[in-house]
Amino acid sequence: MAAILSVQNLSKQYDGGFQALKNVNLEIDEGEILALLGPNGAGKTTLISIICGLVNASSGTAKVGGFDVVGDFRQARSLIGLVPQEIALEPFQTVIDALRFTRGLFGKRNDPALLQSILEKLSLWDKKDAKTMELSGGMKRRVLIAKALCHEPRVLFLDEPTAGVDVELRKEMWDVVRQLKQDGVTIILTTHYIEEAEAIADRVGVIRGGELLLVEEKERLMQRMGQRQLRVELMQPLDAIPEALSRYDLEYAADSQTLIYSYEANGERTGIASLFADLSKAGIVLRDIETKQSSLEDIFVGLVEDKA
Ligand SMILES: Nc1ncnc2c1ncn2[C@@H]1O[C@H](COP(=O)(O)OP(=O)(O)OP(=O)(O)O)[C@@H](O)[C@H]1O
Repeated sequence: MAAILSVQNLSKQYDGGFQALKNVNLEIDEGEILALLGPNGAGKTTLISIICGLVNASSGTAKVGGFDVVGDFRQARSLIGLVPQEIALEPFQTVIDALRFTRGLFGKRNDPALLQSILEKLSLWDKKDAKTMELSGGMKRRVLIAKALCHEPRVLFLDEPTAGVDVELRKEMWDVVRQLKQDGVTIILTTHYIEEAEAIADRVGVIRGGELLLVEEKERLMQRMGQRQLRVELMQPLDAIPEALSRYDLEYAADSQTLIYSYEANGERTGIASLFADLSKAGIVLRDIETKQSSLEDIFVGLVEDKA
């Protein structure tokens, strides 16, 4: 599949001297959903802002659909929809006027049928004549998405689309994003919510201190870095982990009388069988067992801490 977005050796030093991006390289295929994860101040918004032409890079290039975001700004920008972090709408403007106006800004002719289909997709058609100030927070966010789509972009940036949004609304937003992907839109979203990346992303990029630490398919990342945990609840509390079990590097959670054994999820030998045999030899009686796959959150926290 062809790359719709290509970022090469991109760096940004702000005027005060702060280095917000360090030599970022990134290729995004048409039709995929990439989630950019990173702590506050990691450089996510800076990266998006450079691609959208709102901030100048100090060095490096970014191309959208083959157009350079500086040299061919108009062509590149016309392929991009941007949903900003902050809700910024004209309070007295109606929803449909907001869309018509935005489409006009991109030099596109009014297209009532297209605007209707966008509003229908976002469940906003019945609100088309409402003033934006009359809408709920969730509806306002959907208007921002509608506005970003009304010049028919091929790449959509969503900067923290669900920040401060309740769980139900967040899931509704995920459905919208999935639907957009089905329509062929490439989506890059930034998020602090790891479960958001887990739920909807095809690939995950982790950014920290201006560096893109990795970009990888979500499934592969979880498989490659994922660990499983075996949690063994004991009948009797332990004073200490017996010497005979020292090779397993077990943790002991005294409050729940649980021994915790971590192993490679995709390793050939997990060591579980010999652990059970050695537990039995040591006279330790089990009450219950449970296994748990590490989540994207565990992986992310591990990655960000490793590089700290
Ligand atoms: N105009 C600016 N001038 C100087 N420094 C800036 C400017 N804009 C951003 N920064 C700094 O660059 C760093 C990266 O900011 P950026 O907004 O890109 O991070 P982010 O990953 O989007 O963070 P958040 O998750 O909090 O939105 C931060 O330390 C920020 O203070």
